[in-house]
Amino acid sequence: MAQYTPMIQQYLSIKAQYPDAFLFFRLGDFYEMFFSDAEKASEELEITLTSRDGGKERVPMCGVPYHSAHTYVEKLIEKGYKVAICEQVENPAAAKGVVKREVVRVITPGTIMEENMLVDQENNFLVTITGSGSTVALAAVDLSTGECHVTELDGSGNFVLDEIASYQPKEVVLDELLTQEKNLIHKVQTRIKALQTLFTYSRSDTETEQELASQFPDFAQVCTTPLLKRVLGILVTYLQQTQKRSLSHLQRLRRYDARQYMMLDDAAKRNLELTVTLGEGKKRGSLLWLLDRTATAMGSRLLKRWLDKPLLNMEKIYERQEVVEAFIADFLLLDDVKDYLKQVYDLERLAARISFGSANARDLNALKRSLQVIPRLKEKLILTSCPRLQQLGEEMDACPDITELIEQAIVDEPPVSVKEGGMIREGYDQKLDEYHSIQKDGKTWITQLEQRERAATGIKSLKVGYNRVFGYYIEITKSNLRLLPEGRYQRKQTLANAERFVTAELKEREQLILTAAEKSVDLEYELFTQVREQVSNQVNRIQSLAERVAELDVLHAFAIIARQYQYVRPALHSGDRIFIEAGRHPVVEAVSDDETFIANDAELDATKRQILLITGPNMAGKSTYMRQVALITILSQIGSFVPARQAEVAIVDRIFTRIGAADDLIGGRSTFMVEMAETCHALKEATPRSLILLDEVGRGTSTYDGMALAHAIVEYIHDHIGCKTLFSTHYHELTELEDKLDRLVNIHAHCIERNGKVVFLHRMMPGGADRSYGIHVAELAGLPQPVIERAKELLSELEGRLQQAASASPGQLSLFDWGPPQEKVVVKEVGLSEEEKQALEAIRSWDLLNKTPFESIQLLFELQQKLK
Ligand SMILES: Nc1ncnc2c1ncn2[C@@H]1O[C@H](COP(=O)(O)OP(=O)(O)OP(=O)(O)O)[C@@H](O)[C@H]1O
Repeated sequence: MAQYTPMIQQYLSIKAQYPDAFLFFRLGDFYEMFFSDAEKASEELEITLTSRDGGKERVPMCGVPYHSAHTYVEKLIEKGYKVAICEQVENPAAAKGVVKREVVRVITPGTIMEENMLVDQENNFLVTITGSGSTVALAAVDLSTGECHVTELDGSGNFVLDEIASYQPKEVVLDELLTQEKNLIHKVQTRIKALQTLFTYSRSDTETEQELASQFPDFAQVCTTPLLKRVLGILVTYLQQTQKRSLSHLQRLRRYDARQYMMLDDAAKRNLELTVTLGEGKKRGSLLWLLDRTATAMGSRLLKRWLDKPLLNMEKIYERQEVVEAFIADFLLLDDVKDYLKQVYDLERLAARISFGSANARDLNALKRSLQVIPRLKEKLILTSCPRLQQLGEEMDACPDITELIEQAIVDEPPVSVKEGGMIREGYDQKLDEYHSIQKDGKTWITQLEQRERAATGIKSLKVGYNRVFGYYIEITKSNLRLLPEGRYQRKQTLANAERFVTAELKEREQLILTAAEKSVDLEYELFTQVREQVSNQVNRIQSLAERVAELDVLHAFAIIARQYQYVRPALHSGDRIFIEAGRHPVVEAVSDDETFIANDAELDATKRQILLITGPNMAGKSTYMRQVALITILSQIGSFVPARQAEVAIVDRIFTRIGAADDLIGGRSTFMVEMAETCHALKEATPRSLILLDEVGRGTSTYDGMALAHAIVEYIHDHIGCKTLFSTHYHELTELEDKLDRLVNIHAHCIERNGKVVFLHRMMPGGADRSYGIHVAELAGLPQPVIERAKELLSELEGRLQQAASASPGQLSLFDWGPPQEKVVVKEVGLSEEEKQALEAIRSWDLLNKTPFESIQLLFELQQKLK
């Protein structure tokens, strides 16, 4: 039976090792793909699918040229695929007929290093997870910066998902052992939108420990549990298998203890628009966008991480505030530091490229220029009176040895390519200088030769030139050919108007010059890689300098914002009171052109003002107010100053939100389902030290369901959780709750009516709002007049009916006397379909006594969906 050709057999055996990657199989000047890879690639990359003779049969094939392969790889990576690059590793062994090939690197979305594939200054995290029972360990790495974190988390609830999501990973690697944790795997697969790989990890504990100890100096102190070791082992093994090159810049290992940070789940980050806006998902308009006045790339990345993880530790927050205050107090210091920071390049990415061996001479110069700034920056910081600034200054290592080495070795303006010479400074290496002088002398000799030949022949237009094919030549125009002496000139090339010649003397000199040029290029490359290697051995010093610069940069940015918008230093404490005097929403304030933002106070505590029930018409500023309280809390806990006249902030451990109508179109959940899921999450996970924002919960369903839900939720938070809560509602009837619940206080967004039109004052006042101005807002929004008129008619009709009902049966109107009917509900089972009977069974099996009202309604809703 016919077999595949040896080349196709080789392809198949390599492909079998990389089943989940596109195999780019190098054949001459092309990377070829075969079989299903070829079919899929031709679709994804819109390239022609052909076939080739594979021996046994014709096999589908498509290819991309070697020189433009990177653009195709980029496209595939962007779409979330992996690409295995398979190269020829030896010269063709003609006798055997098969060239040896092997995979030299697997490029995956989470492990890319190439500048052009990375999104600007953003982190490019790869996350690995493992776990057993209720504990899950997570390791995250950004290979382009060498940043590596590990953490161990409570596997119940959504903590793990929130933690994974907080990295916005490009790729997630799941330990195969986790397949037993079906629920978790399912959640990760449905919620985390990143390439996911199940990984089989087979190293023994001892092997893992040895491997990791040699990779990370702090390994033993950081990874103290078997799960942490395993998760890091998986990470490093996966990187080794994909990169197949040095991971020497991966030395910084941090352990995150989730309990040290405020927990902000996905919904809270999204609803508060911390890093992107709700509507368009853009950075512009988010809190990050406002705060990001950082001057360096690593500062910008760190700011994002700080926003993701506000602190709980007051001392650390205090330390950051001290720095911000020192900057605000000293305008000159603020300015000087800004000037220095602006001159510092992305040290983290430079360090990574240097140790990966992909840095060029320009990168080394960028490093040198950054390091040259550090001594002056250090001096400034050490001279301040702020202890943390002094410490940062003292800890900054300007790496003078590295600066000196690069200064001595690399010229000021080297070329991009490292293979064409022109990088190494004169005086750095004697041999190289010799080659250069031969080349230089050669050039002088050529000029002299030109003059000599002109004199000897009397041809003034005679010139000596050079091209790659013939080397040096003497060019003489056709009209002057008759003046040439016999024999000495050897013809080389004929042009339209001239002839080109060489002489024995010229050939001999050419040999000398070209050999020196070739040798000098090789030697330069060798010298350059030696310098790069030496710098690469010091990469951990560059990385720790980068960390300090990043911290300084973020705190400096906080000071810039605080000065620009007159923020104040909040007083943090471990009590339970949040008091904000004349607080503002940082982003809304910054984007309003006419400086008309109306400041509002906020006061919450555990004894009298635990829940603020906020009423008021649409557009009156309720959501803005709620968000501003949460944002001021977050700003306080990341160490920033806050937009207020004065602020006292109790440390908050978690923030939960339910704001706005965020339909989960992709996940296929309705507004109401999203609303319920987010509220449910808050009710389950909040502690007495949390802050909950609920904006018009119940809006997604019918009026009475919605109101009942809202009521039940407020009551539950009041009686069972006890955490500070801002609850906005358009059910004015809920204001009656103030009489029933001791720690609930009504406030309202004040509006006035002028000439039949509503005027929003955006001012929060005590007490409940007396009526909804919804119809007026609709009018403002441009609804047709007949619709508005009809709505007004209906409204007054409704109001009339309610009044009638109230007088007819006093005391029975309150909408809060809802609840389960006293008499048992008898369900007629006759005539029910099989499905309906099953549903009834399901309802009977629910343990409703141990569920929150909200969970019960969610169950009903799910059941209703199933029955549809
Ligand atoms: N304190 C304020 N000062 C100035 N403008 C404000 C203030 N608060 C809110 N606004 C502006 O008023 C508009 C409506 O605000 P917001 O969305 O908070 O109202 P809302 O009461 O929550 O409305 P809805 O019930 O329709 O969601 C926004 O465009 C916002 O920019």
